[in-house]
Amino acid sequence: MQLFPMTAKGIESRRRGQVLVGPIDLTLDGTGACVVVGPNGAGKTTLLRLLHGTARLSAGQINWACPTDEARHHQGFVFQRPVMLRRTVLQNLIYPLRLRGVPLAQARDRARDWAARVGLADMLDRAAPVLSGGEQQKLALARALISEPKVLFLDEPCAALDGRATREIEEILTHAKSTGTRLILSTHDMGQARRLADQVLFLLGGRIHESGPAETFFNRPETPQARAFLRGDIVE
Ligand SMILES: Nc1ncnc2c1ncn2[C@@H]1O[C@H](COP(=O)(O)OP(=O)(O)OP(=O)(O)O)[C@@H](O)[C@H]1O
Repeated sequence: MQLFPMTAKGIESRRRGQVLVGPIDLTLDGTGACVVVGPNGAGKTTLLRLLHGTARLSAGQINWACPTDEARHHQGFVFQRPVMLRRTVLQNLIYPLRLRGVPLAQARDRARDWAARVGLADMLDRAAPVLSGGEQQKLALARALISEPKVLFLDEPCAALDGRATREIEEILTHAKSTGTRLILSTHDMGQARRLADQVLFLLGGRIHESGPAETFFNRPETPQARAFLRGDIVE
């Protein structure tokens, strides 16, 4: 199943007649990590939700290379604050596989394998809500990746985590990227953006202000606003 290229044309999100995001035109191919950056309120979360299909388009259209329902089936989303089932780590990992009809024994094996990959092998029987923030986020990532999505959206996945947990999450993401999962991720952490990004979308006021290869954006930003943002100045 081929999801990419994905093309967004004139997409907008409006509330009470006010444009929050857009109009945005965007084409994404199928490899690497696209990192969405920009100041608070620039529209990062809203853009991710529009692309993922969990926020309603007020205008425009999004076309995947396959029927939209099929594309949705191959997508995952990881939130800033993980949403856990109030069950064990193992049950949290088994759940998405069972929803997809994977037989229980096979689902258990894959769940154990993924728990080990993210360093939660010793916590399989622990209740997910009592895990630390970093452990919960690793579980959320494993739960998203266990279904082998072709594209994974992540909204500030490390915002509440310390350096070590962030590094562990980034290692998992780098590995997912290398095995062909397309990442579309928002972050406030410019260090993280530099470490992970292949492409950058710089949002300002709900629009794409600058976009392109990460190397170009970080080393030769084109606009004064992007230069100011990278310096850490306040940009509105
Ligand atoms: N449900 C909503 N109702 C009204 N306005 C909203 C709603 N959701 C978002 N907005 C507004 O849309 C704009 C974009 O918000 P969004 O959360 O997408 O930005 P962001 O770049 O993710 O911000 P942050 O970095 O602070 O998380 C903001 O001005 C926000 O106040």
